[in-house]
Parts: sequence; structure tokens; C-alpha cells
Amino acid sequence: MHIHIAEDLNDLSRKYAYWLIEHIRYTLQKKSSSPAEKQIYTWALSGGSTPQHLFQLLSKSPFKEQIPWEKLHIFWGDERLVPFHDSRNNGKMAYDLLLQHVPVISSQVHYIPTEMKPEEAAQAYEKILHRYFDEQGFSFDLVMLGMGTNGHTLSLFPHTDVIHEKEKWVKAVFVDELSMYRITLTPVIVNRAFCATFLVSGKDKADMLKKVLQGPYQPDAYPAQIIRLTNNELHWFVDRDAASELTLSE
Ligand SMILES: O=C1O[C@H](COP(=O)(O)O)[C@@H](O)[C@H](O)[C@H]1O
Repeated sequence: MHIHIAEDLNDLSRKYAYWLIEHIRYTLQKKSSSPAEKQIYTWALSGGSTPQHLFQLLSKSPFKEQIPWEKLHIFWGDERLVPFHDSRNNGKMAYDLLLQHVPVISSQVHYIPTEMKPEEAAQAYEKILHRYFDEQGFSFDLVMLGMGTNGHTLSLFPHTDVIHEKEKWVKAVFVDELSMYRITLTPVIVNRAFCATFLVSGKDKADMLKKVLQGPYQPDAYPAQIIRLTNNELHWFVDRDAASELTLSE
């Protein structure tokens, strides 16, 4: 596990943008002797507020032109079951701030469907993922994650069964505290990614970050702890406020 500490949300977003560009370059370089159709970069986005500044940065110079958008295949880690035009929709947020401004290929952008029943939406999305990933081996090149003040990541909320899902790659969950259905990738597929990154900012997350990273392993209470990649390529990008409770070695 690697922890990257930035000054504040601006610095965090810039550091992440540079890291991402390098990760895409390195990943595509590794695939350069594969057949053309395999020379792609599969990236699952997170929602919520933290990645918004990053998405704005990536949509503009000098970052925009350093990304081979035509090679990117975009997915989401989770989605709120609200129509696309609703401001709470994670796909819509990424479209508004990033995707509409860059030459990504629309057939390679896989929004989580929300115009159907929750279980149908989960099944439909899982079907798309099976077109890309096998039952075994690695899944996404990169899964980008966030963490809520309650320790949730994706839509894995504390004390919910989906945290321990063992088969399905995508599940529909009803989140009582939000009175809302969400569609979420499960640890089954996320933990098989080549790489995953958390992006965490703000003092209000400091206590939970300490628990998740340096507390006992209790994924029911702190769902972000369930993310343990088989590949071990897990990066935490955090700002000084979020990191303020961590015990850091010199
Ligand atoms: O509900 C969600 O929350 C997490 C964290 O969001 P943030 O607003 O605290 O950055 C996010 O990663 C997830 O995608 C989203 O649906």
C-alpha cells in the first residue's frame, strides 16, 4: 500500500492527475505487444464530491492532451438510482465536468443504467463487465475510489451484506439512511483490479481514515477496509487535513 500526501484538495487533484497520466502511459506501454483490441485502458470512476476538481483539471490543458482518450474505456464504481439528468447521478457529474470536454469514444463509456429496476440494472452492468473481464485473472486497469465519513466506499455502506459478497460483480443495494437504491461494484471484481486508488480530502474524514488505515480490521464497520487487491497495488491519495490523525513514520 502506498500513501501519497498532498497539501490540500487542489494539490491532491494535481498530484493525482500527474500520477494517472503516468499510470496510463505505463499500462499501455506494457500492452504494446498485445493485439490492437487489447491495447486499451479500463478505468472505473468514483462519484461524490472529491473527484470533481480532478475531473475539471483533466478536461483542460496541460492534462487533457496528455491522455490517449481513444484508448480509454470508462466505467463507474457505483451509481445512485436516479435519472441521468439528476445532479446526484455520478455518471452525469463526470459527463458535465470531464467527458463532454474530451475526445473519449462514446461507445467506450459505460454508464451504469438507472432507467430500470435496481436488480435489472445490476445484471445489465455485470453483463457489460463480462464482455471485458474473465472469471479469473485481473479486471480493471484502475479503479478509482472515494471514502465517505462513515467509511463507505463504492456503495458498500457499513453493516450491509454486500460488503461480503462472494459471487456477483455488481449488486443493487437499498441504502436505508439515504432511502435510495444504489448500484455498486462488489469487492469480488474490484479486488481483482491491477490497481485501485482512494482519493480522500478534508478534516471531516481524518478520524475515519485513521480507523480504516491504522485501526483493527473491521470491514463491517469500516467498509473501505474490504478493498485489498490481490495485486497489492493500492494507493491512498490524501490531503493533509484527511491525514492529520495518521501516525506517519519519518
Ligand atoms: O456516495 C458516494 O460517496 C463516495 C465518497 O464521496 P465523497 O463525496 O465523500 O467524495 C464516493 O466515492 C461514491 O462514488 C459515491 O457514490
